[in-house]
Amino acid sequence: MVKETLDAPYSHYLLDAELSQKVDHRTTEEMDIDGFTLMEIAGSSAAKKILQHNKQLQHNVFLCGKGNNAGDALVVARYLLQHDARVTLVFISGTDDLSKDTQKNLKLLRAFDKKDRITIYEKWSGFSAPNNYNFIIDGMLGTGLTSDLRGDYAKAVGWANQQQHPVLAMDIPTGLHPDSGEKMGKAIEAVRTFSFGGRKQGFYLNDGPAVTGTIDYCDLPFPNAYKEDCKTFALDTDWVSLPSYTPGKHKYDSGVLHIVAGSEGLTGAAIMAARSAWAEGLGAIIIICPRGLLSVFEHNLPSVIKKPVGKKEDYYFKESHAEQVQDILQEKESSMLLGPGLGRNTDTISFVEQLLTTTTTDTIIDADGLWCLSQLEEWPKTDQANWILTPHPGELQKLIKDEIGEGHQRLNTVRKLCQENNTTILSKGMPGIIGTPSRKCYLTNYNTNYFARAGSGDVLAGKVSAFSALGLAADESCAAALLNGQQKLSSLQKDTNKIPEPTDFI
Ligand SMILES: NC(=O)C1=CN([C@@H]2O[C@H](COP(=O)(O)OP(=O)(O)OC[C@H]3O[C@@H](n4cnc5c(N)ncnc54)[C@H](O)[C@@H]3O)[C@@H](O)[C@H]2O)[C@@H](O)CC1
Ligand SMILES: Nc1ncnc2c1ncn2[C@@H]1O[C@H](COP(=O)(O)OP(=O)(O)O)[C@@H](O)[C@H]1O
Ligand SMILES: [K+]
Repeated sequence: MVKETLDAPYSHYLLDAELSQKVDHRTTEEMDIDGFTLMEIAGSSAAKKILQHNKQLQHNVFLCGKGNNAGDALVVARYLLQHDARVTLVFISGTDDLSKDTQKNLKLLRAFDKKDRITIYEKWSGFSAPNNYNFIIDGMLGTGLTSDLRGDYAKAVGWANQQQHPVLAMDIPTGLHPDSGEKMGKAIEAVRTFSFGGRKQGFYLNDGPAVTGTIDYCDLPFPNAYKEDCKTFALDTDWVSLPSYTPGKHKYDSGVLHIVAGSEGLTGAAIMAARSAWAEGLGAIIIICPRGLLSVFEHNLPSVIKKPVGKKEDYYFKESHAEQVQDILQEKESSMLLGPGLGRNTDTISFVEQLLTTTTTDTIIDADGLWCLSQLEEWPKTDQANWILTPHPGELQKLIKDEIGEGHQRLNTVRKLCQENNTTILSKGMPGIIGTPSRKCYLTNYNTNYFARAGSGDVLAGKVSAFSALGLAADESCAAALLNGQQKLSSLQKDTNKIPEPTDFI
């Protein structure tokens, strides 16, 4: 069994529509906390947060559907009304067919209004926006979305997205699919989303990051146990602890990494990866390379130990080198990074197959190592070796020998592949996805496109390998490596306008 150590707090569990509804249903049925109470808690906590940031609210426009999402918006409206703000409500499907709790909240809102501060539109046509207002509150659709937006819903979303006024979404931007993060025809572009009782998976996938804005998690009294079926989590520096440097007694007891890499003209990747790993304070890095490339590594990596294999005239790995490499690996307890710049010679594919068939060392496979793996009928993994694969979308596609879509489809592919092969996968892209053998997946929540420059994959592979060599479990090594980059990116963005370069992430 591959040891997994990541343990996300419940606030970072990502719910899909089914789990959201199940948790809600169980809470009302088994805990006897009724839907009206949940709505009050959801709406009041959103209202409190809105009021905290905006003392001078004069007038707000509430776009409401007919389900419970509209009820949340009406609770917010009541609290803002109590703070003397005017309220304009637009019911896209009228008010005849509102859900029970939403109907009750409309009645309550009217009863609270002693100064005629509410204007109500019973349909979209005829709505005319007030002259001055602060926010548009989106309470049209939440997790009950079942089809593409059409008619007046689509019109209202189109209107809201064209306004200068910021849109605050209740639970999820209307039109965003809670599971896939795809726009169902159209979606509200929110600056802020108040997420009730659980962040939604769709915030992190496909169009999600572009339309969700800042996510504001609002707790609801859902028993944590009801969320246990969740298998998808948001990665965040607020709960993943990044390893800090502690010096060892001896170079060989403070993390040893073997890097099996290089072929003629392709030595740069291994150099980047080695520098990246070295920066994390490893005791020793040992590059194993074809002997013909020794001088390149001697020249570029003075702190790294080199162990060349084969003959002077070997410029790429051959099957016959596998045994020698295996012997070197067995000298020290270590992790191995296999792949940077290996090239794609047929003989190198056989070398990779032979080496993986025999090794029990924890192995990170990147770049050409993944390409070689994709050429094999079966993955030659020994039971003892933990693998971490770090494919970009193209490499992932090669590995599964099939098309992968972005976002949600990639998430499902990674989950399945990890379980079937008892492997950890760091799938690069937007979002970055870590998949584990137990089917758990972790999604990044920052703009990974800043890393889309040649070389940052090598830096990332170096970090994953370094943390593995330092003794972190596979899932934690991947998380620490991704977030290490995120932290460097945010301090760079704070300090300068410099366009980030892969070397900045070392
Ligand atoms: N899950 C929970 O425990 C809680 C949920 N609350 C809120 O309730 C929401 C879910 O409420 P509902 O299940 O009533 O669902 P919604 O409020 O999302 O709306 C469902 C209604 O919209 C209609 N609809 C679906 N797709 C449509 C489309 N494309 N165009 C037009 N109409 C469409 C449905 O026929 C149904 O009548 C959550 O997102 C959240 O905002 C909160 O009140 C607090 C507690
Ligand atoms: N710290 C990071 N956080 C999130 N994603 C990252 C990070 N570092 C690298 N990446 C991902 O790795 C990709 C680059 O890897 P890759 O395409 O293999 O590049 P190369 O092999 O040229 O170095 C980026 O587009 C990004 O998706
Ligand atoms: K909404």
